[in-house]
Parts: sequence; C-alpha cells; structure tokens
Amino acid sequence: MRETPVPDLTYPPLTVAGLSEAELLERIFPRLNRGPETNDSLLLGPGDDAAIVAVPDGRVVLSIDTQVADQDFRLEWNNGYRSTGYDVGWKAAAQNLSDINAMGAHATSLVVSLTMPPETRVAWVEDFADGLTAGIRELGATQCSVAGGDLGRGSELAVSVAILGTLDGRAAVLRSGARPGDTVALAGTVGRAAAGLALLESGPNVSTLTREQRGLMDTQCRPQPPLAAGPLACEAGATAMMDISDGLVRDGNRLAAASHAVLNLDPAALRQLAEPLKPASVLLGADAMAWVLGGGEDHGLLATFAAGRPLPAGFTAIGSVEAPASTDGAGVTIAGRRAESGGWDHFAN
Ligand SMILES: Nc1ncnc2c1ncn2[C@@H]1O[C@H](COP(=O)(O)OP(=O)(O)OP(=O)(O)O)[C@@H](O)[C@H]1O
Ligand SMILES: Cc1ncc(C[n+]2csc(CCOP(=O)(O)O)c2C)c(N)n1
Ligand SMILES: [Mg+2]
Repeated sequence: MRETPVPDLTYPPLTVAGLSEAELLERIFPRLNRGPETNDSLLLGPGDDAAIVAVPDGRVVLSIDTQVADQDFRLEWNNGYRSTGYDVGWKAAAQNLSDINAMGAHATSLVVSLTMPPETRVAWVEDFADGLTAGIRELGATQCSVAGGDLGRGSELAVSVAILGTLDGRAAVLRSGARPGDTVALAGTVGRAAAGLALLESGPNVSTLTREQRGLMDTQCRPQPPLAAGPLACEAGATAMMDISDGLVRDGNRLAAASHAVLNLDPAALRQLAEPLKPASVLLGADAMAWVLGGGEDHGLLATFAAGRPLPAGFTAIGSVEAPASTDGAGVTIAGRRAESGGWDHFAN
C-alpha cells in the first residue's frame, strides 16, 4: 500500500526550476528500486552515462511507450480529480510492463525519461518516482529494476519508459499464430479504464463518486495489467497474444490480421464483461458494450489457445478463431457479424 505522502509545506512550493539536475536526481534515486528483491541482471544502475544489464538468455524483449499531458492523462480532469505524480508513475510502469507481458516475457529493467515544464513541483516528481517503484512492485514485476533515465525541460509534461524483458529460454508468443479452431481468451479486464476516463472527462464531481466509480477511475489512472498471465499463457502454449491498449476490437483486428484469421467473439461472454459497467453507463448515459468493445488502457491480455486445451489461470474464453472467407476477410466478428472498430487512435481521436 501507498505510504501517506509528506505534504510540501514550503511556500511558494519548490519547483524543478529551483533545483539543479543533480539535486533533483538526489531526490529521485532513493525512491527507486526499494524492494527487498535483488535483480541479478542489473550490473550497473543509475548514476553513470548508461546502465549495464546482463542478458542470460541471449535475447532481450524490448519496448517503449510515452505519456503526454492532455493526450494520455490530465493534471486536472474535468470532474475535479488531479492526477498525482504517483498515478502517472504507476501508469508508466503498468503500460510498459504490459507490453513485455504480452510477449509472454517478464520485465528485467526499464529506463525512464521525464520532460517537465519548469513550474512542475519537486514533490510531484518525488511522487512520480514513488508511483513508478510501487507500480513495478505491486503489479508483481519483482525482477524489474529502474536502470536509469533522463531529465529534461519542455513545454509539456511527458514521460517515456523503455523496458527490457526476458523469455527465460521460451519462444515468444506473437500476434501471428492464431489458427482456425483455437479458443479466444481474455485475462484481466476490458472497459473499466474507458468508463473511468468518461467519469474523469464528463462525470459528476470526484467528491460525489461511489467506491465502485472511484474504482473505475483508478483503473484509468493506475491500471492493473495481469502480469502473471503472460508468462503462464506462454508456458501453456498460447498460439497468439497481445495486450489490449487501444480496445478489444481494434487490437483484436490487429491480432486477426497478423494471423490471417477471424476472431469470432461470443455475445454472451461480451454481455458478461459489460454487466459490471452498467451502473456507470446509466449514470453517464453511455453504452457499457461500447466500453467493452472500444475501451483501451485496462491492459488485459487477448490470447488464443489450441481448442480443448485447459486455459491457464486468469483466462476466460470469449470466442473462437475461424478461417476468413476471403484473403482480405481477417478481423473481429461478433456472432459472425463484422464488429465496428471504435477504439483509440492517437491521430484520429
Ligand atoms: N515510431 C516508430 N518507429 C518504428 N516502429 C514503431 C514506431 N511506432 C510504433 N512502432 C512499432 O509499431 C508496432 C505497433 O506500435 P504500438 O505503439 O501501437 O504498439 P502496441 O503494443 O500495439 O501499443 P501499446 O504500446 O499501446 O501496447 C510496434 O511493433 C512498435 O514497435
Ligand atoms: C486526456 C486523455 N485523453 C484520452 C485518453 C485515452 N487514451 C489515450 S492513449 C490511449 C491508448 C493507449 O495509448 P498507447 O497506444 O500510446 O499506449 C487511450 C485510450 C486518456 N487516457 N487521457
Ligand atoms: Mg501492446
């Protein structure tokens, strides 16, 4: 659990413009890598020109993801909630750990780059470091250390994380391996982060929200990708896998296209996924099924498994893989009918 942050009582509040880079780093370093675990693969951590990591398996899984203020989060949302540094640090960890999870791997280290306007409070940066550390540990990525990063000044607050992972000798699970007859399965949640985003953007004031509604907001601000499920799916012989960041149908279409297949989803399974989102959808006059089909950022896993195989822990069947009727017929269908895409596109949205 999060320790109560020490309030910044200085007035005016200390901003990053009031410290040198070295002084800011001195405040960040002690907040990183605080777990009891030791990471054998980190040979040299923060403090030099670059970090050094061992790659015992001879291969490294590598990904990068960026969050920019007002594109991926807001410092102040329309419902009055203020994203804390902790939220943004947690989400930076979660969305990057998720891409490593989606390959069937586990994360070993990451580097983080922070671009900040000069008026950013030092307390916010410290909170960011705490959130990054907590996200890694509490999501279960106990082998992952923060190997280093970069600080810079800019007109927008932006956070980039590049992450490394290992497959421990296994073959990765790609998007391209789904075959007709396979079961389509989901681990983690879908639609909760989208419902949370709707509450943040247009919902009633944050102070009036119920526990359940706060929980949806929390999924948007501090997502909980199912990190045990990726390596488990890999060990269980998943034929294809990806994480759902842009929406079940949009991401499903990507997996389907890579596999030259149709993912035919079961409407009853989809209705079950929409059910817990109903109260929030009624409150906002929104469509719970649209959140299930189009909502990104829960970072659940969409995977396929050979028919008849028991699904690994955490996965539920939501459909089956079929052969496309024509060469350009790959995509997602619901009970045989082509699904509308929806979902997130950085340039179209
Ligand atoms: N600027 C770029 N240059 C080269 N490759 C890129 C670039 N942007 C994205 N890619 C590659 O395109 C593919 C899709 O990128 P994308 O960021 O959509 O990944 P994703 O896993 O689908 O999304 P998310 O990071 O939200 O999980 C990835 O393999 C990524 O490495
Ligand atoms: C202020 C604000 N507006 C919109 C959204 C929604 N959003 C942003 S990025 C993304 C997909 C994943 O991105 P990526 O592919 O870069 O990981 C989604 C669904 C948000 N979170 N905050
Ligand atoms: Mg991904």
